[in-house]
Amino acid sequence: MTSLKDLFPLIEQGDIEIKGMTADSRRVAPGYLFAALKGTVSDGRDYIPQAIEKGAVAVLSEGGVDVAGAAHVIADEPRRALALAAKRFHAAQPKTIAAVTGTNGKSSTVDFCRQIWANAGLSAASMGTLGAIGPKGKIDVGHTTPDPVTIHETLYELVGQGVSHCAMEASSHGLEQHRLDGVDLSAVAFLNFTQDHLDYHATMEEYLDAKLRLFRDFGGQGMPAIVNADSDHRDVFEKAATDHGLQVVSFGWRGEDLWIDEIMPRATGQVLNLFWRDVEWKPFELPLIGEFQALNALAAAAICLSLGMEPEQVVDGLMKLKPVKGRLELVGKTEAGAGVFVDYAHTPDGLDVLLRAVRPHTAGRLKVIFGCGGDRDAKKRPLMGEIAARQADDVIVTDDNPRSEDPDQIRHAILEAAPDAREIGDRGEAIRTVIAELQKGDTLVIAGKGHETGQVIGADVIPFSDQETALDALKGVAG
Ligand SMILES: CC(=O)N[C@H]1[C@@H](OP(=O)(O)OP(=O)(O)OC[C@H]2O[C@@H](n3ccc(=O)[nH]c3=O)[C@H](O)[C@@H]2O)O[C@H](CO)[C@@H](O)[C@@H]1O[C@H](C)C(=O)N[C@@H](C)C(=O)N[C@H](CCC(=O)O)C(=O)O
Ligand SMILES: Nc1ncnc2c1ncn2[C@@H]1O[C@H](COP(=O)(O)OP(=O)(O)OP(=O)(O)O)[C@@H](O)[C@H]1O
Ligand SMILES: N[C@H](CCC[C@H](N)C(=O)O)C(=O)O
Ligand SMILES: [Mg+2]
Repeated sequence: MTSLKDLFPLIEQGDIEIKGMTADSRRVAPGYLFAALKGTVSDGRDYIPQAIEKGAVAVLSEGGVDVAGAAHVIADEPRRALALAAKRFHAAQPKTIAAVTGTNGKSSTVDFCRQIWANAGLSAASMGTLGAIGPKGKIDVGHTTPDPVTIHETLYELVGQGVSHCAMEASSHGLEQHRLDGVDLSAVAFLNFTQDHLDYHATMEEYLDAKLRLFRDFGGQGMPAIVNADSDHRDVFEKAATDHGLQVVSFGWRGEDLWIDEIMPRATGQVLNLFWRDVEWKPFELPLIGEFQALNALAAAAICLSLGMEPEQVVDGLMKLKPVKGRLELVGKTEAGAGVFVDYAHTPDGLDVLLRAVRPHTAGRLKVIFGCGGDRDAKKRPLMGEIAARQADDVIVTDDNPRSEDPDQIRHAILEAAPDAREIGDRGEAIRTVIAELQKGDTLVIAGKGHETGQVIGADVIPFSDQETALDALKGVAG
């Protein structure tokens, strides 16, 4: 049995059994602790009566409210207190956990870590946008960095599956909202910092500050802090690491630990010539195209190496990496050989590196279909339009999860910066139209939805997959 006092050791009385916990009154069950948190839309304290009616026996809040009919724990930082309570409630975590932050490349990097560990015979998992993937398959977690109760429930379950190594994504929302505060980390990693999420963070400085929390607030003395040495923000992350006693491990073209001497692109991969701490590795082929994918693979390699894996095992894992769902995924080719890729680029930098990665593999015209999500950073829309217009030969602006916004307005914000682009709002129609037009040597990139299986319009989620739509269209073209 877990008592309230087990969860909050500093309280004086708390001999009440706690059967579960949640920050959502709608999910309260009898015997639960309800965390009443102030949010961006509403104030959880308004839902205390409903939570108690549904059987909550204890409430956690920042105070300022009367609670009748349940114990009341008041904390200065209730989100952090909830994370620590969730950790104590689901009291097991994989021994080795690495957390990865950055605007782009987190899902890919944590997936590559899992693959490298598993290839070396370790029981490994990854957690993030693609769910928690462990030895027994996928557990849905809802968010890139889920709420702390889900995090600890999931880590506990992974331990039950025998997982010893886990790599997880640390989103800026997750860091800011203390979702990760109960996780015992063995390594932290920073990939890159470019524009996104200005709907949530007031300024780029605040966005950066949220990401820096990973290097400021989680470290133990000497913990490896993996840094992309090619990022413009290398210095600020390295300073945060050294200020807090972490040991910087840098990678990339300018890396001081794992550095790239040369990358030689091939048709379906790239040959890497790397050094790890002054020792040159035999060149080997990474079976993925695009320099950004090589950098994510290097980040994963640096994480595994700094946690003690032998270079031979890391190279073996890199040589066998499988593509990550919806990340530069080659869905198929037309009869004439024009390739169709699905990718998750949904930021200006993501779209830029994506189009630059595909260009050398395109003898003809490079075509891109993309849109921007509603209720998300509106400032990135014209930036993405401008990048697409500059990097692609044919731009088709379509819808990508308009959510509560008017899809026409989202498209027009993109089109203002891409005046020659075509506008085809219906995403399925856009994909079918462009696939039917593909000529020998062309490449089509469908960006922004990656692994997603729905189009969010208003409050509805309409089943939709870029991959399935493209495959159907390719069949039509071939037939
Ligand atoms: C902006 C944001 O991050 N919001 C998250 C946050 O909500 P919030 O605290 O602001 O919630 P709120 O709606 O104001 O409500 C306040 C509190 O009242 C509670 N409530 C509300 C209604 C009710 O009837 N009863 C009740 O108890 C809510 O559960 C909440 O605890 O905490 C909630 C519970 O953990 C999350 O579900 C919610 O995610 C929303 C749905 C979301 O879309 N988040 C996205 C943007 C997000 O987190 N993305 C990041 C980054 C993605 C990336 O990698 O790019 C991620 O890590 O996934
Ligand atoms: N290292 C990188 N630098 C720039 N862009 C990248 C990099 N890695 C991936 N991308 C782009 O970002 C897209 C998303 O990649 P991934 O899902 O790995 O990132 P993420 O950080 O997990 O994204 P999210 O914030 O949605 O969780 C890719 O499909 C690609 O277009
Ligand atoms: N994790 C990102 C995913 C964006 C993907 C894109 N399809 C969209 O809906 O904007 C976000 O929530 O900002
Ligand atoms: Mg992700």
